[in-house]
Amino acid sequence: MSVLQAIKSQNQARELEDRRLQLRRRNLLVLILRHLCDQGYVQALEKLCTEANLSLAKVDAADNIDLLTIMQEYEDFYEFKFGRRPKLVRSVGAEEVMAPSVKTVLGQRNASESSTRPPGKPVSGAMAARERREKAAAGQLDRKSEAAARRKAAMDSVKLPPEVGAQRVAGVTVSSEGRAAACHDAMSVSGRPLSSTTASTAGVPDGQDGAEQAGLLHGRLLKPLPDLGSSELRELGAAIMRDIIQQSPAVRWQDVAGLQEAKRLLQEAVVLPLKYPQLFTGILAPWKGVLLYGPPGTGKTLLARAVASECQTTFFNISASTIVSKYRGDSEKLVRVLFDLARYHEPSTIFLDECDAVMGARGEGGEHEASRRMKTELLTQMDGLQQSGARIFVLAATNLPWQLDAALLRRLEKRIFVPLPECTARQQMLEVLLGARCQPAISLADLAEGTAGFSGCDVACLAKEAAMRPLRRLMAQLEVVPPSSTAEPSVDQISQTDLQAALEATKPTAHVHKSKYEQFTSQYGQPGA
Ligand SMILES: Nc1ncnc2c1ncn2[C@@H]1O[C@H](COP(=O)(O)OP(=O)(O)OP(=O)(O)O)[C@@H](O)[C@H]1O
Repeated sequence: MSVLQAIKSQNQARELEDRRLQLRRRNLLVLILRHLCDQGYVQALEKLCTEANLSLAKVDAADNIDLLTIMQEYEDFYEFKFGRRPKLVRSVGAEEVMAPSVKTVLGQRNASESSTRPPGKPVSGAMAARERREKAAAGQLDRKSEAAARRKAAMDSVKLPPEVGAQRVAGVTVSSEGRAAACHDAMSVSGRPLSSTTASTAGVPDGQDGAEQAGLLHGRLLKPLPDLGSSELRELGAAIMRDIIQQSPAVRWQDVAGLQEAKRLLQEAVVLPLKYPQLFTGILAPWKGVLLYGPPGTGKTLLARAVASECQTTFFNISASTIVSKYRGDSEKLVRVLFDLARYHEPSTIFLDECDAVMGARGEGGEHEASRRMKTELLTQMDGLQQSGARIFVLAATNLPWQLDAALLRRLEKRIFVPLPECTARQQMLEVLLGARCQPAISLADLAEGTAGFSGCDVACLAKEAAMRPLRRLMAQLEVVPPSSTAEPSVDQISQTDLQAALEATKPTAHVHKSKYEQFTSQYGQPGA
């Protein structure tokens, strides 16, 4: 073969390879569009259509193909070949997030291009890919920058022309208009199948990456906002979606000092029925509503956060202000949408913090009609939970349980008193907060004994005050030290005098209403110490 012919056939091979690459990228985008549509991510779908200049009305995935099937087949193939499930995603450090890496790659590429490419000539995705392959072959790119460059190339490919044709291309075919439109219809709250994978149902791959993968699955993969009917309800739904805790709050049971009985009861009421549903049937059907009550700052919210971390349910963190202030006239609708969304995202936990603010006794003090309607709606919705098998659990918290509407109390079947911490719990908190900062000879047991009547929050304030004192001394020193001094500033350890002074400066805040709590507990409650 002549030299010219060789060059020509090399060129043709390269062009063919570039065309295949472009097609593969386009097909991938179409499969992503189809996936977004099937899963109901309407906003993302619209944005990607615009950005990639593609439309499912013109080109769609072939009937027998979708991303989930491809993933599954790849996993099966990988397992068959290598004897273990593939690792598909990894956690990403803060410094590695998408935006900066894209910027960096852009910067690097622009710099390298400017030396080899005529000014003003745009780079094609294929050229960039070729350059990358060449560099990678020459060992110039390490694994990370290659991954970052791949992400950048993916961004480049978004600009590809649609190249819509009537012919079938691998996995992608021209669609009927109806299929794209159908996805919108499929999204009613009641009608939509619960198809998206949730953190709690996704399997964790075996092998040494299992722990990392489990960590990645910790955040909950939320389904998109369903079609709630009107734009007004959609707005309310969007407001509630903002109150869903998506990342696990990472509070473990052992982070809550003391309160063994409260923890046991909550595990029994919420965590175990979700883990072992087959055991909690009939007379053992799980509680639908639990009330945590007790003095302020004793760890009720902390317990709720531990439940959220432990259960992996969709956790609606609803405070009184969410329901009342923003939507005064709409609170009743908001409550309905809240329970609709909880059903849609089940298993769900609805945490109503400061529930006395929204569920005080009805008809007292010239109550507004809208507030009455909202309370009635909440009660109706909770009744619905008792009757349905929906895996929705209402966790309410209050400092003033005696002010709650009697009908709500009845629906919150389990009422757990969260008392002031005992001496051992106070000591445990002090050890965690101050242990490493105190002089070695100091006994925190003595300090714990001196804090009788403190709530957990008071103990935290005391610890902060004690820790501040050495810092204040250091600040005072820094003010007088001349700038030329080479002495290394350091914070002293906390002394007994610091602890004593902090104790004197911190007053307990939670000792009020002691007799009322006792009375309420003897009438309705269950001690949770
Ligand atoms: N049992 C506990 N163990 C560890 N920390 C606690 C405990 N109780 C309270 N705290 C500390 O006090 C802070 C406030 O607690 P939390 O918000 O849970 O109290 P609360 O009972 O919900 O108060 P309120 O009724 O006023 O809303 C917590 O962030 C934590 O630092």
